Amino acid sequence: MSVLDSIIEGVREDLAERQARVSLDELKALAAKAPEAKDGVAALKGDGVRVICEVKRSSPSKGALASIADPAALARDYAAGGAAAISVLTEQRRFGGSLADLDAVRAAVDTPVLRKDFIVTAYQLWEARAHGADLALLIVAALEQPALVSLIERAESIGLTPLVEVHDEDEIKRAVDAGARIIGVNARNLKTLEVDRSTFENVVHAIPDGVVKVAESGVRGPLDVINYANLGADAVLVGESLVTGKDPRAAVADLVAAGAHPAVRHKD
Ligand SMILES: O=C(O)c1ccccc1NCC(=O)[C@H](O)[C@H](O)COP(=O)(O)O
Repeated sequence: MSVLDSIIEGVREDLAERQARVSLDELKALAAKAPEAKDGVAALKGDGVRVICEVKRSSPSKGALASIADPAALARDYAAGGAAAISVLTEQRRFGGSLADLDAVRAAVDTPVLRKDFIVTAYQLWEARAHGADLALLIVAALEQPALVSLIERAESIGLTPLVEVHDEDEIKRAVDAGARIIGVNARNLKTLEVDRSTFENVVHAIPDGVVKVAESGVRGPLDVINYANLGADAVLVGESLVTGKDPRAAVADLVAAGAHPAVRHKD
């Protein structure tokens, strides 16, 4: 079984538990009371490169990264540093996240919030909206095409902007066919967990103009942001280097400044 399959197996078990506790109707009622969702495309598109900052305690590839006792404080630091969006990993078993983290971050900042999880059912999209997320991650490799199409449609219909994650050109084609408006190229191979920063460069030509392009994983600092900018990225998604650094606010500000630097490619 691949790492991705085993993560999803655990996600489905945890999901069944939550579904037994909270009905879909209850989630829909909570979603109706949540603050109106912010436009994820508008948040990530513009001149220069936007920075999505992740609340990430641990990972299958690295184990424990940071305890993050106060995710709200971290989110405030990210926002103060200029984050365009904040990604909250809500998967519990491998990443140490939760919906409580999403609640805490949502309450702390006005910045758009991404629910980063292994979403395989519409129930999880309703959860994301009920807990105040504006965007939700959908991983092409985790979904058959009909499920991908239906989850993108459902996300959009309830106000969530889907960030559709891919690893190669075949997955880009599936994401585009399914109607993705934001495509994230993950440099981390979800089978081997190895990070290959050339992935974005190798596949970005297959993403049509007009689709927001996000480079995910392995961003170590401003130089990586400048490289991705020059390859056509609209945004980068950064976790580990921010949660393991000493000063997340300053680190985000450095990435944001690199993404806005006049030397980086400016879009028409
Ligand atoms: O981070 C992992 O080890 C991982 C393993 C399996 C599936 C997903 C995984 N990470 C999720 C992500 O995509 C990253 O958290 C995100 O892109 C930030 O990456 P990084 O800056 O390298 O922490």
